Amino acid sequence: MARYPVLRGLYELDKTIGCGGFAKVKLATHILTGEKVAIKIMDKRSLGENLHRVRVELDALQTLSHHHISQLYQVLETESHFFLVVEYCSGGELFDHIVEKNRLSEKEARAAFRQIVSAVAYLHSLGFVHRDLKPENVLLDKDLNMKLIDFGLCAKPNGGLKGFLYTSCGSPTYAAPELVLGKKYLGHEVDVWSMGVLLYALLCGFLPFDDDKIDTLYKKILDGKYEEPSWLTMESRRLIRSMLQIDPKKRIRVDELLNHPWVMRGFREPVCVNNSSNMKEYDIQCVGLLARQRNVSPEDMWELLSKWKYDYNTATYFLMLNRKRRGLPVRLF
Ligand SMILES: CN(C)C[C@H]1CC[C@H](N2C(=O)N(C)Cc3cnc4ccc(-c5cc(Cl)c(O)c(Cl)c5)nc4c32)CC1
Repeated sequence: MARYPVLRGLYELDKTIGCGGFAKVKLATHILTGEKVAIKIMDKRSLGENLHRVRVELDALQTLSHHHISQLYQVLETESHFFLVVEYCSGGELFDHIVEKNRLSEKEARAAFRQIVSAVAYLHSLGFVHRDLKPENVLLDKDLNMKLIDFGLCAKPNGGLKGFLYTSCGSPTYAAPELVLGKKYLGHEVDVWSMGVLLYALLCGFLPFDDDKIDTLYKKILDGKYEEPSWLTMESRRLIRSMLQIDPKKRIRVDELLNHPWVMRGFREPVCVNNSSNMKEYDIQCVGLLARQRNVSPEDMWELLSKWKYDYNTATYFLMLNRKRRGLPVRLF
């Protein structure tokens, strides 16, 4: 694995855990902490016009810090490659989780859906829209927490959430009618539609709109008609209908989802938006440990760290904080 000299001494590369589009994702170990990470490797030569998507994803990931979003630890760039070191999700894809269980109970679906709504609401609160929400882009960590990934298609419409978007993108199966029609659309409204498709998949185990032929699929989406299996409760049907509204103006908004009766059932609190995991705070133990490792004073270490350059120091600090929050001993090798 010495193919990437820039990683030598920092990460030990393991197997490839997935490929997609213009990226390869490899499992790796962060040497100083021994923690597992995922490294998304992109060959600049094969990026072509996707290069701007890498910038978009980088801009998003460097701003985002949330318990249900795969955390960015480090960015490395050589003349031929980009490397994004991100939080590893050992529980695999939500999609596979649904398939193996056939479908989730309303209780399980609610727990998963609340975490996804929390991540999307947080994303929107910072002016981002994901635009490619689908079960394949929701992974699980070892504690079966949801982790949103792949911000290559996300957008930060100028003029914030009022700003219209025009690029038709994302996977057709989860695409909202207005996106399919190629009309101008509001990003957060298409994210709500995709979350509706996701919730349907969680509760039913199959997709509301599906067809091998793309134009038949589009017709089904524009028609907005889908099957409501007998096991769906009336409340589930109502929520899904409010999300899969063809007219984006009639579609439920994310802030209405946060305390929707179906989302609240069995919970005392609405979905919290800013459960940002706030990794960028001072932790005396971690700063001290890293300072000793680097043979500098804690003050100088914090001076360095708080520039959040997403270099090896940032990665080490975030991973130490991660371990501490999981109640594990914080140590450096
Ligand atoms: C189908 N996609 C276009 C790519 C696919 C690549 C493998 C990946 N994966 C998997 O498919 N497992 C099954 C294992 C796995 C484990 N941990 C991961 C942690 C992070 C990511 C990740 C992937 C991408 Cl493309 C990102 O932009 C970010 Cl921010 C994060 N992918 C992971 C990942 C899922 C997506």
